Amino acid sequence: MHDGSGRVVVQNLTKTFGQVLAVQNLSFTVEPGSVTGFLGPNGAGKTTTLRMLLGLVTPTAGHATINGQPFHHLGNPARVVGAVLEAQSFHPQRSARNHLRVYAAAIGMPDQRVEEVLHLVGLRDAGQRSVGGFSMGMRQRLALATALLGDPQVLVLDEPSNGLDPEGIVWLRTFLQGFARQGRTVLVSSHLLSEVEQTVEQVVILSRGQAMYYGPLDQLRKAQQSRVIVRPADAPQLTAKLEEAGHTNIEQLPEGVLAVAGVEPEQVGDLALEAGVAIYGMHTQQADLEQIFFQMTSGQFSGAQLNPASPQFQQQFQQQLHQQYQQQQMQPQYQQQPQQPYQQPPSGWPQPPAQQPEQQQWQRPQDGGQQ
Ligand SMILES: Nc1ncnc2c1ncn2[C@@H]1O[C@H](COP(=O)(O)OP(=O)(O)OP(=O)(O)O)[C@@H](O)[C@H]1O
Repeated sequence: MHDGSGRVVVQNLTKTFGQVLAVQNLSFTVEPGSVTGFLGPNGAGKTTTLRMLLGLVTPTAGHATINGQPFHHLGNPARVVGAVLEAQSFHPQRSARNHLRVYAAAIGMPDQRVEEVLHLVGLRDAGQRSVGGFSMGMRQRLALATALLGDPQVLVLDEPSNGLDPEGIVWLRTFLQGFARQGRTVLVSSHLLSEVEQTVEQVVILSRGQAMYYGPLDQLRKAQQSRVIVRPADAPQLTAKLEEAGHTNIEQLPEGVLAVAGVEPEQVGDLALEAGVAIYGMHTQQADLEQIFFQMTSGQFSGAQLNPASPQFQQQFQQQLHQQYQQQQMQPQYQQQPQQPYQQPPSGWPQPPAQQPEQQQWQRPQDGGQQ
């Protein structure tokens, strides 16, 4: 029997499809009581991992358990875990209520539970309507209602925000947080951190089948950092003045530009004035959470799991900022008027990595894919 803990454990999970290494030695634990985001760009291996967790795909190596048991050993799994993996197909002529009644009967739940879940997902008034006329968002709600029929302890949702309007997204967020606050477990995948940023407390960030980060979202937030980019008339003189004032985290950028970390722009301005050094331009360069996410999932860290507080992460992060600055310098828009004081370089951070060629070509088989 399962241990009733509500814990989801993924241990050394690996899945290959022919030559494609979809998931590589992946390990993480999802605890009850909070919403965990399972994040990664398209093709990172999220769906494959969730399908292995739910017993739909056989792992090449490793294992995944819910309540201490593999999915197949859960007894009546719908009473333990509710899952929505992709936009589900519903019989178009059947009403939402009848659809739910069929599933409720299959897992031994009374019709009363159907009314409860219709209410929970906000579909009570639409219960009599044929599903064929449902919007994408209503179908998502119905899929969620189906997953909730067994009053499960664990919810696993693959990209549940797809098709939801902004109001639906806020509703889903409130629902999932409330569900987790009851001491239940929620694992929700997304390829956009911004989409789930306000919903999740823990994150597992996946890139090319490997965990890049696994822990509290707050810890990632703390890794946000800014630095002052300044273009002085005399870089060595300003550097000396800054160092004298204890600001030693200074990087020399091309064309006499300095990047100074751990300092406010006002301090740089005051010190420049004291040193008698003219300033031709200054701005603050800041990384937000989404940029950190893009950086982690761009594949450049060759799969190492990095702690944002670690020196390697910080070092690579600084390199990224440096490269970004150089790219900005090369944009004609900025080069045309480089001497104007306080001109902001064009904003624009590294964009999400382009899809890998094999991901663009590959179409998920409807049925009978290589498993
Ligand atoms: N049945 C399959 N047969 C062959 N390759 C597969 C199969 N399922 C997944 N893959 C490959 O495994 C890799 C991971 O795919 P997966 O669908 O798990 O990623 P994902 O993170 O869920 O992406 P998305 O956000 O696009 O759904 C991809 O390279 C994909 O092409």
